[in-house]
Amino acid sequence: MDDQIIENIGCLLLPNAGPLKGEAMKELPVRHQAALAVKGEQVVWTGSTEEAQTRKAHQRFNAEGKVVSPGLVDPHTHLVFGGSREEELALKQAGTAYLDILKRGGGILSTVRATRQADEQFLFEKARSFAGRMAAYGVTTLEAKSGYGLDEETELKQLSVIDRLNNEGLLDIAATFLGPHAIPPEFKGREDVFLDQMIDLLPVMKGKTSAAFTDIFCETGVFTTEQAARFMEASQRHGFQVKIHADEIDPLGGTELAVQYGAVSADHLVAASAEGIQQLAASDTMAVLLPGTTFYLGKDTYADARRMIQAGAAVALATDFNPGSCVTHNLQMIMALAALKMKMTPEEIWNAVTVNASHAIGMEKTAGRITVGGQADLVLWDIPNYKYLPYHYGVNHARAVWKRGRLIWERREADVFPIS
Ligand SMILES: N=CN[C@@H](CCC(=O)O)C(=O)O
Ligand SMILES: [Zn+2]
Repeated sequence: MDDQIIENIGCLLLPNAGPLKGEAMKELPVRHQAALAVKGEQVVWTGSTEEAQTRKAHQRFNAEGKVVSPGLVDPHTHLVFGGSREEELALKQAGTAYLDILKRGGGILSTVRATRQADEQFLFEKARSFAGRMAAYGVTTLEAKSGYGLDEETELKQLSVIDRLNNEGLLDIAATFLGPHAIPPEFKGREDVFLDQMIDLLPVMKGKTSAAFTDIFCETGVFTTEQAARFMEASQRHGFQVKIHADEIDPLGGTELAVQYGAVSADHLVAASAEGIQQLAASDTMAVLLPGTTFYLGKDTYADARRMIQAGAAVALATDFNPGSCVTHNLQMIMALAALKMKMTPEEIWNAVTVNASHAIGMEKTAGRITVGGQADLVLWDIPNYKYLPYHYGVNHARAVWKRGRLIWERREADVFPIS
C-alpha cells in the first residue's frame, strides 16, 4: 500500500542525470498522463494514470492535468542576515554604483553591522520565515552562505542558524562559509591580514559547523584573484570544496581561477571572458548564473548563458537572495529573467533549477530529479505545460510542495483561479 499517489499529472518532468553540459541541457524528458507513488520519504513508482488505478494508497492527489516537477534547488542564497537596506534604493536610483555604496561603508558592511548586533534566535526566526516563503515558491533544497559577520563569532552564529534550519528538516540546506565577503573598515589597507584571519578560521568552521563549501567575493575593491587563489588553496587544504563570486562586475579572471582550482561552482560570471567560458566548458565547474542580481542592479548586460551553453558548459540558476543586490526569494522570477534576458529555453531553465542546481551544491544524490527510490521532493504547478512558467512571470505558480514525501505547502483552494 502506497502512502500517497499523485495521479492525473498532465506532464511529469523527469530531468536526466547530470551534470548536464551544453547540448545536453536542451533535453528535458517528460511523461504525459502520468502518476507517481510515494511511500515514506521516497518515490516508489512512476507510471501512467491508468496504471495507477490498480494501486492502493492511503491518500490520492488529483493533479488535474497540470505539471509536476522535482522540487526546485536554489544553489546560491545569502539567507541569514540582520536588518534590511531599503534606504539604499534611493542611492541606487540617484545613480550610485553598488561598489561605491560598499566603499562608503554601506552595502554588505551595513548588513554586517546589523547581523553582528542581532541575536541568534532572531536571525533564526527571520531566516526560517524566508525559507518558508521559498518553499511556497517551489524550492525544497537550497544553499545558504555566511558572510555578514566577517568575524569568528558572527560567522559561527550565521552558520549555526543554517545548521539549525537544516536540522529542522523543512528544507535541505547546504552551508557555505563566506568569511571573505568584504573588507571590514578596521582592516582597510591591511586586506591580507584580514584574509589571513579568515584562513585561520577554516579549521574552526570545519570543526563547529556543517559547512562543506567556502566562497569568496573576488571583485574590484574587495578581494583580488591572488587573494582568492590563496583562500581557495587553504580551503581545499582544510577539506572544503570551493565556490567563488567571480567576474560579477569587473572581468578580473575569477572564472579562470575557479576552473584552475576545480571549484564546484563559479557564480555570477556576467563579465566572464571568452577564454574563461571556454575553460569553464572544458571543466567540471558549474556556472551558477544570477540574473535577478543584474536586474536588481539595473544593468543592461547579463551573463552570456547562450555562449556558455554553446561552448558546452553546465549552467545552473539561483536567486542570490540577499538584502542588497537581489531582494527576492522567488526562483520562478529568476526562471523568467533567464528566458527574457538571457534567452535560455524552457528546457534549459528547468534543468538549471533542478538537476544542475543540485550538482552546484553537491546534493545531486538527493535533490533535483524524480527517480524511483529517490527522495520525494516534488512540486505540483498550476500551469498547463512547463513552457508556461517562464512566460507568465512575477507570480507564484506553485500549487503544492512535498519535501521527503511530506506536503509542506499547499495553496488554499480559495486562492486557485485556474488559468487553463
Ligand atoms: N556580490 C557579493 N555578494 C552578494 C551581495 C551581498 C549584498 O549586497 O549584501 C551577491 O552575490 O550579489
Ligand atoms: Zn552572492
